[in-house]
Amino acid sequence: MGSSNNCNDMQVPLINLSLLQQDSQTKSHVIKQIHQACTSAGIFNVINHGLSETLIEEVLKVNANFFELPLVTKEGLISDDILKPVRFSTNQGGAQGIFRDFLKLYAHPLEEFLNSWPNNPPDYRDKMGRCAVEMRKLGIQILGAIMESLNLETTFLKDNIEQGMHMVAINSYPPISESKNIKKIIGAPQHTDHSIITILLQSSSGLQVMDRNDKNTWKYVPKLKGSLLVFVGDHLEVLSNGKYKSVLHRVVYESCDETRLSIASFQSLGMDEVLEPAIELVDEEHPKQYKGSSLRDFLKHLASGESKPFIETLKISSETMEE
Ligand SMILES: O=C(O)CCC(=O)C(=O)O
Ligand SMILES: [Fe+2]
Repeated sequence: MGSSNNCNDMQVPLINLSLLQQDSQTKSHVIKQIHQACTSAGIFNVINHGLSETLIEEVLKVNANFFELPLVTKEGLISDDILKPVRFSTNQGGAQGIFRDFLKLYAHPLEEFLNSWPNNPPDYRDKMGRCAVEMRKLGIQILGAIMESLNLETTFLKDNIEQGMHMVAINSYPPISESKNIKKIIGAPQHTDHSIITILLQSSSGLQVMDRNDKNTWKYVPKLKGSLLVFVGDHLEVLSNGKYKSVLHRVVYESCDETRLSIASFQSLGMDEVLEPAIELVDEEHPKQYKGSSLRDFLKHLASGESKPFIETLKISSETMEE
C-alpha cells in the first residue's frame, strides 16, 4: 500500500522526544519544533517515544491474529451503539465502497474495561493492554509539550486529561488485488479526529493527509520505522482557539497485497466535560472562535449521521461575534 503515481509523499516533521529531558535550551528548541509542526502540517512523527520495538511487533501480531479469526468469533462484538466500550465493525465494500474492519476499545481506566476486551487470541488483553497504557502515557507527555508550545503551563488541563477518556481504535485494511479492477479503494473516508491529539501506529504506509501548505493536495504519509505519528485533533483546535488546526486525513489506495493495520490512540477529556478555548488564548485581537463541547456532544453528532464536520458546528461565525 502507499504508492500512487498522482499522490506525493508529505514532508512530516520529526520530533525526538528524548530531547525534552535535556537542558532547557534543547528542550525549548523541541517545543518550538512542535509549535511549528502543529501550525503548519498539523501532524508530526515522534521517535524515542517509549514504546519498544518488541511491544510494537507483538501488538501488531496479536491484532493481525484477532482480525484473521473467523467472523463468527467476532460477530458478538458488532454494534451500532457508538457508546459501547467495545465495538467491532466490518466493511467489505458495500454501498459506500469502504474496505475496513475495526475494533474500538475504551481504555481508561483500564481495569474497568479490560474484562470486556476480546480474549481470543488469549494474549490479546495482555499485549493490547500494555500498548494502550504506553500510548496513553505518551499522549499525556506530548500534551504537556504541546501546552508549552501554546505558551500555556505544561500542566494545563493535566489532571482533566489524566482522568479523561482514552480510546483505542485498531483498523485492518484487507488486501485488494489489482485483478479486481477496483480503481480507488476507500479504507477510511476523509475526516479529522475529535480528540485533542491522536497517536497513530501504522504497519505500512497508506495514510494520506491534506497538505494545506500545498494547495490542499492529498499526500501519503510514509511509514518511518520505529516512529509514531501525532495528529492535531478537533479538540486541540478548540483549546488553542484556532492556533492549531485539526488535520484532515483518509486512507485511500489503489491495490495492495497485504493487510494493513493501524492502531490509533485518542486522548480526550471526560465524556461530559466541556472543552473551551483556553482563556489565556482569547483576547481582543483573538476573540473566542469556538463553542465549548464535550466528547459526548461529538459522539451524538456522529450518531446523528449529520454530514457537516463536527468542528464546523463549533465555529463561532464572525457575524455572531459582531452582535
Ligand atoms: O489507518 C489509518 O492510518 C488512519 C486511521 C484513522 O484515521 C482513525 O482511526 O481515525
Ligand atoms: Fe483518524
